[in-house]
Amino acid sequence: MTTPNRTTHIRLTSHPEPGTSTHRFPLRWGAATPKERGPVIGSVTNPADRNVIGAHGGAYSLYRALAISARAMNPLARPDLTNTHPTAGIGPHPSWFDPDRIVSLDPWGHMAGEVFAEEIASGVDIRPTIAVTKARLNVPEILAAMGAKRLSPDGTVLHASGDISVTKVAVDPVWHLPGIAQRFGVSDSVLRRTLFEQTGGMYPELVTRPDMNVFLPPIGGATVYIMGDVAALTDDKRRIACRVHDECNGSDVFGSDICTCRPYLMHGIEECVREAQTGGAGVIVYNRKEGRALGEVTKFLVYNARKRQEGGDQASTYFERTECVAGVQDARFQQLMPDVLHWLGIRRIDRLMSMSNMKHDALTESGIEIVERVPIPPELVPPDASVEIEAKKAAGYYTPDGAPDADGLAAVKGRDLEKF
Ligand SMILES: Nc1nc2c(ncn2[C@@H]2O[C@H](COP(=O)(O)OP(=O)(O)OP(=O)(O)O)[C@@H](O)[C@H]2O)c(=O)[nH]1
Ligand SMILES: [Zn+2]
Repeated sequence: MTTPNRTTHIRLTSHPEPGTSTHRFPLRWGAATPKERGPVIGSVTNPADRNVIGAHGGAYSLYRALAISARAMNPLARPDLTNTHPTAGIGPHPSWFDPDRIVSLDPWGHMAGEVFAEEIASGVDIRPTIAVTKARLNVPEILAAMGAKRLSPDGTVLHASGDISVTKVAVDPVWHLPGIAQRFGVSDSVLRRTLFEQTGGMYPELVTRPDMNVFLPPIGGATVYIMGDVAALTDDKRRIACRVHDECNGSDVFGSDICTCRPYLMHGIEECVREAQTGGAGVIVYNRKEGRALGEVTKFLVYNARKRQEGGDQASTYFERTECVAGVQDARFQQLMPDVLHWLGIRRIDRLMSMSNMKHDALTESGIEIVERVPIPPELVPPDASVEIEAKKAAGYYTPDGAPDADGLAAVKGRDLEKF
């Protein structure tokens, strides 16, 4: 039965249609063609067409609800996709047709307007989950690198003004639940039930619709910045530099000196530009996983706990303090992270700007070869961030110069709260 979403009747959840085994638009994850795979339909303008759990826009679906509540937006509004198509061709790549290779995004997400043009024209509300556009970046660290003659403009990748020409890609998460469960080594039913319970019962269809196995989670996605020729990403003869970075708003945007996030990110951009200038390409993947996916409130609580503990902020208790507050040291679980690189068709990274063993292992275990790991240059570690970097080295992060021993670790101290 279909209940229009504009009645006063509230439908708490849906159930599989009795007597029918096939949806009008069934999803066959990893199928050989987009038509066989089927469109991801998460819009609420026609509930009968929906073939996924959740709604488009991740957390922004809540702002859409506010806009509609405030009568600023027509709830039946549909996007006019004229001229919104990608500025660069990405795929299809073989990885798109392996149901286990990509499980956390829709590989056809940027092409939805084209590959499902007929369905859209016939009135089905299909929306892109990926957008590909172009930009110029201008950041002070790159201007400084030019001033120090580490980079020179070439007029294509890097301009005399310091502008960097990039292709940038916004990716909303689309989770194929059986594949996500497999990555985390749990059963599909346990995963669905835990997602249902831990979101306070936000998505009842996780438990009432076993026939629907794709979920649009209310979380942030990723942005990819590509320097150089996009075609280089799938050309084995051309080199790729890459930094996979997890959001740290305090450092990335505001320059807080308690961690290495912005300096490492900027070093990553510099290396990407260099690789693009010599015929390869550079890739920055920026994941919205603030505070190791524990959120900024948790992170700031942790900062206080670190600074106020007996003996002050110490590298030896760096991870412990996060676990005390959050119940876990790190909730990023990098096993979904490689998906976006597989979506781009990347098979080898020549220079990976990361010391994280978790990122490295997730990438190599997913089949991406890593030729060289590039640690953050020591001179880029900000004053209060030695606690973080030494704790990471002791915990198994990549460090060609060796990790500190217990005494060395205990000696690394951060700034006291009174000194800010
Ligand atoms: N919860 C918590 N998060 C932190 C703390 N310090 C930094 N972070 C977060 O840790 C994450 C660091 O991510 P990245 O910069 O990608 O670094 P990484 O994965 O540790 O390793 P690299 O790739 O070597 O830089 C960001 O999400 C930060 O917001 C802390 O004390 N507690
Ligand atoms: Zn940080």
